[in-house]
Amino acid sequence: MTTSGISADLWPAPYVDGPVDATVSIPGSKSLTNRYLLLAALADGPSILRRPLHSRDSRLMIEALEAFGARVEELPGHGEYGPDLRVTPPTATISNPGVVDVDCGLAGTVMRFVPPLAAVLGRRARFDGDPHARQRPMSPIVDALRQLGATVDDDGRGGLPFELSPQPPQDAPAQVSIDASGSSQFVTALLLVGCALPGGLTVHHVGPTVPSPDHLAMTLDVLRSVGVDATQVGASAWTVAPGRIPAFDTVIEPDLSNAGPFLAAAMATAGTVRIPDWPQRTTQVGDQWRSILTRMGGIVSWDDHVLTVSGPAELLGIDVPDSSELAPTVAALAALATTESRLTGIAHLRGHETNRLAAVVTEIRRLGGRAEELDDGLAIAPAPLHAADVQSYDDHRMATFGAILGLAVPGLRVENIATTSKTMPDFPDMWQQLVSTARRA
Ligand SMILES: O=C(O)C1=C[C@@H](OP(=O)(O)O)[C@@H](O)[C@H](O)C1
Ligand SMILES: C=C(OP(=O)(O)O)C(=O)O
Repeated sequence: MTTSGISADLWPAPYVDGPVDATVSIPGSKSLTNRYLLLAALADGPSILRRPLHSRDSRLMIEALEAFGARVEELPGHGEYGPDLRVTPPTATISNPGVVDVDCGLAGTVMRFVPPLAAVLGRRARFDGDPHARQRPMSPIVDALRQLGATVDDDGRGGLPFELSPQPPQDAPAQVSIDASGSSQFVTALLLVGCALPGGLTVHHVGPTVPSPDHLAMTLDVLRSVGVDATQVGASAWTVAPGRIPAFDTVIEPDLSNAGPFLAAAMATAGTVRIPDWPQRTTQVGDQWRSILTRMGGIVSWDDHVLTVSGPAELLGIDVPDSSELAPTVAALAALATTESRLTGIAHLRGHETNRLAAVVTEIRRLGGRAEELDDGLAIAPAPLHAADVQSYDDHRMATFGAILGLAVPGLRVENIATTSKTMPDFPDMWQQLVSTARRA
């Protein structure tokens, strides 16, 4: 840090004055990788994950599973994005199980998904993470664990750090009721382990709308793909039947949310970006890029599993009702657009890796742009931007937000670009390769 409080770790974001023209292979989905890793630890034999994500969030999940006695091995011979994985679940009886320490980093999928896993495995565990992880909402998980009979010692914080002492799973009730308006991950976390409870589990949500509906659809889809009977029952309840998970072998889709910054580069430079292996059918929220970028003026096509986006001469603003984790990327494009944008239904982004609504507004204004926080989102208006040092707040999506804007704003620098390792460790190199394809205008 400098005396001004601004980190000296500043990455000069590449500026281009012509269209990019690139094909970019995107590493595996964080949300799919961490769901399948966790389910593999509950399966009744070794499972294989092909083309999984290798990043900080997936490593934290793997380390947590290993701490509970699972074995995670890299298979020999690997493709562009690292080795496939074989996950052998923990054996049912562990002699002398001690208290396990779980580092959640800043990963929502680890801090929300792993405590219920510990509960169904009957393992005592202490959970903590990065400094900001202690600010992220957790109380519905703590609440649900208590409803399942566990003791949670959190000194009344309702969040990290805490120590969990589970009850034998056979005594657990088959219903829990929580307020999941702060994160869809609260519901997902409980559904993922529900089949391991003797009566299965029904999760009732009581409160305002649950955000990120695509991620909930993904949870049901993933559970069904490994043979678990999982359904939504009514507007605010989901149920998972009890049963075993047979060992599985699955291919992880590329992370379509992480495709966002590269597609945004096509949009920002009137260039073309192609993403191979784009699934024909998916529950990933990133599939919304097709409609979002079309409405912003792009030309989007899908052919033989390649998504191609060509950016427009004039980038249009947009209204998006539930952009979930896509919001920082949409916001970067909105700051370059010629008309106003409104991103709504994302109040819960205040509880993400950082308060993303405040961060986006602060950073757009730092660049001379116009943005304001709404009760449930962001309003962004056209304005000329100038160079500045964009802060990332240890948030991978704020770092890529800065990189996108840097394409159009000469001299922009991004603080702590390395924070992209949360879900995309090779981001800086991938970005350099992308910009090297730009033709001079
Ligand atoms: O279940 C998941 O994998 C996720 C759910 C969403 O969480 P929220 O519902 O908290 O937005 C999303 O933003 C996050 O990046 C990943
Ligand atoms: C919100 C996000 O992550 P997490 O899984 O940590 O909640 C994200 O990746 O945008």
